[in-house]
Amino acid sequence: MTVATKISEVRQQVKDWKRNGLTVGLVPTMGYLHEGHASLIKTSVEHCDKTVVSVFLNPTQFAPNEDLESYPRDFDNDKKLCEEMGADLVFHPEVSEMYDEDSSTFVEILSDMPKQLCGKTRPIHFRGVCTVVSKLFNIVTPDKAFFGEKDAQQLAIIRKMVKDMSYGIEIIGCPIVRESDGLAKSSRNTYLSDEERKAALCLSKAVNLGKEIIANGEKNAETVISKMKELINNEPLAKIDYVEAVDGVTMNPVKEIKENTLVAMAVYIGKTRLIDNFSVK
Ligand SMILES: Nc1ncnc2c1ncn2[C@@H]1O[C@H](COP(=O)(O)OP(=O)(O)OP(=O)(O)O)[C@@H](O)[C@H]1O
Ligand SMILES: CC(C)(CO)[C@@H](O)C(=O)[O-]
Ligand code: BAL
Repeated sequence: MTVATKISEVRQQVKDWKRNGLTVGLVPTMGYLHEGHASLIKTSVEHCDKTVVSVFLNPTQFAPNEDLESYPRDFDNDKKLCEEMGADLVFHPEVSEMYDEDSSTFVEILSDMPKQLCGKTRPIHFRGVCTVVSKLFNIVTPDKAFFGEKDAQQLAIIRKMVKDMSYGIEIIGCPIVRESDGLAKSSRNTYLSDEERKAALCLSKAVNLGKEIIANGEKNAETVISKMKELINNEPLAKIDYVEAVDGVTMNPVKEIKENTLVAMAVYIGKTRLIDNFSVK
């Protein structure tokens, strides 16, 4: 496995692979890798001849009040996990390699899509995500790219960007990987104290409750959401950012639960903001 820090190294490697007719998969990450990331890498290794993992803590998707500075980092462990999962290349650039000082071009979806759900409290977030993912697509030119369903709005936005911008890249969504007690794996779980870690279970419990109510035939989105909110509000350390039912493609709010409805939430546990969701099958 090779570690590249320069865009030119990645381009040269990918050129060599493509000359030999090999397909390339890309797994974009912000590092501090866990089993959620491992499942994306494994899926890429299964689908593609060569797998590139990018480890880049992208500053343009963080607002000044967010956790860019404190975001956990452990590149030695990231390298180890990538190697174990069978990745071929890890791209770990400096910020200055990805963004020139005078860099001023952004990729932004102008519909309401990035303004819904997480966009309400993170208004510049998806502009930063689209910009960096677009750059990674231009650098790696993958055949397929792999994203987790945990970040469901991000996945929908990337699909839309790929369609709108005619990127010939197949986007593959990978299921949420959870801890044995149900908590969705996330690099930000490391911020939680023991007490908060227990409290954080209210997210996956709300997911399970929502699924159960819908399986029992409830079609009214407001009814489902209010029961999920009630469960979360029973946890003293939890503060709801949002719990919403939206169309799984457009991210617009829906009143009636149907196939492909996404039920998504963001909840603060103490100072840590966690997300979780499920899609209606
Ligand atoms: N538990 C998980 N299951 C499946 N995919 C995941 C999981 N956690 C992260 N991913 C995916 O891994 C990719 C990189 O995510 P990222 O590096 O932000 O990790 P994270 O653990 O989600 O971090 P954060 O704590 O910032 O949310 C994204 O496509 C994300 O959806
Ligand atoms: C896709 C991504 C790597 C872009 O920085 C990030 O938003 C993430 O980790 O989900
Ligand atoms: N996984 C989403 C990246 C972020 O929260 O910035």
